[in-house]
Amino acid sequence: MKSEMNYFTFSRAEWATFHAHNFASVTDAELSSLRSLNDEVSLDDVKTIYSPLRHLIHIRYRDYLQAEFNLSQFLGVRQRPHPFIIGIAGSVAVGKSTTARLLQLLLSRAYPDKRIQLITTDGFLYPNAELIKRGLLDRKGFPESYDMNLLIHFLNNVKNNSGIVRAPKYSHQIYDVVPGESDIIDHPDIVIVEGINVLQLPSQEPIYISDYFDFSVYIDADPTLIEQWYLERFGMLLDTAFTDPTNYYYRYASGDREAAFKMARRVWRDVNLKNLNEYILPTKNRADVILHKTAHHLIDEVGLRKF
Ligand SMILES: Nc1ncnc2c1ncn2[C@@H]1O[C@H](COP(=O)(O)OP(=O)(O)O)[C@@H](O)[C@H]1O
Ligand SMILES: CC(C)(COP(=O)(O)O)[C@@H](O)C(=O)NCCC(=O)O
Repeated sequence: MKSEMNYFTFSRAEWATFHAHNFASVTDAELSSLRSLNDEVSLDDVKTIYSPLRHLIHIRYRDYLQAEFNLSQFLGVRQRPHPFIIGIAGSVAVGKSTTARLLQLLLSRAYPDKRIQLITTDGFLYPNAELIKRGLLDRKGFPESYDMNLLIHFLNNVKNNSGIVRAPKYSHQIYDVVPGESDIIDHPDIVIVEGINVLQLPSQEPIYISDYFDFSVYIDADPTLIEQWYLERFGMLLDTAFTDPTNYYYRYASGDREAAFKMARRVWRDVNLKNLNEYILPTKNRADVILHKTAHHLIDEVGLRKF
């Protein structure tokens, strides 16, 4: 274990020892059902990395519920606890949504009676038409491309347990917010929110979105690797776009593949890498846990914030 500033850093092998002895570990049956739902994550990672992470979240969640109970005793009121909100941050294409889906599944297994919901902040991007109007289409993903006011109000409604709350939806296939569609958040116990901006400080709003998070994870990797994952995902999006003219990638899929990849490399360099260096990476040291990935998405180190 290394101790640096406000973090402990553990090797993969050290972190693996933190699974709970009395906390249901992941069974083989669970692992095989995970595999069918999420081919990409190695089963070894589930045991070595995510099981201890689930244990840590369990401890934090238990403390959170106790603190909520203590406050309601102090106030002399009985209230339904506010949901526990987990934020997952990191670069475009680092694997946030994959990790978020896996965590949702693992937590659902750990707490079968709890409602665990997942949303992504992509839906809070301004629609392309609005980005064009504001001259921001080349800044998609940068802080000014999100409707932060809407995101803060959404988080506030979720945290205050104010009934059914709707989150706008984004689609990578149409490369835009989906008109008229939303995800429904309905009295959750735990909400996982993933997005490049979950740990960012606001430019104008009086409240930080990170104020709504009770636990946060930052996924970290060398930008050269993330570019490779971005291009691999781009390739997959091209492969599935061939037959669908409504797909944003259709014109790239039906044109010269090399030219399409040239364009994707340029977008990575001029948009997503820039965003990573200027706005996303500086938020890393606010996370409770930093998962550091190497080649093939293997997590080699875990950072744990000390205080
Ligand atoms: N643990 C993993 N193992 C293998 N591939 C992964 C893993 N996590 C993510 N990927 C792949 O990397 C790419 C980016 O992942 P994604 O979850 O879409 O990233 P993000 O949500 O951060 O943009 C996708 O093609 C995804 O399939
Ligand atoms: C919608 C996004 C900002 C969010 O990224 P995600 O974390 O979902 O990969 C990103 O995928 C994006 O579209 N960036 C703009 C540049 C581009 O890649 O086309």
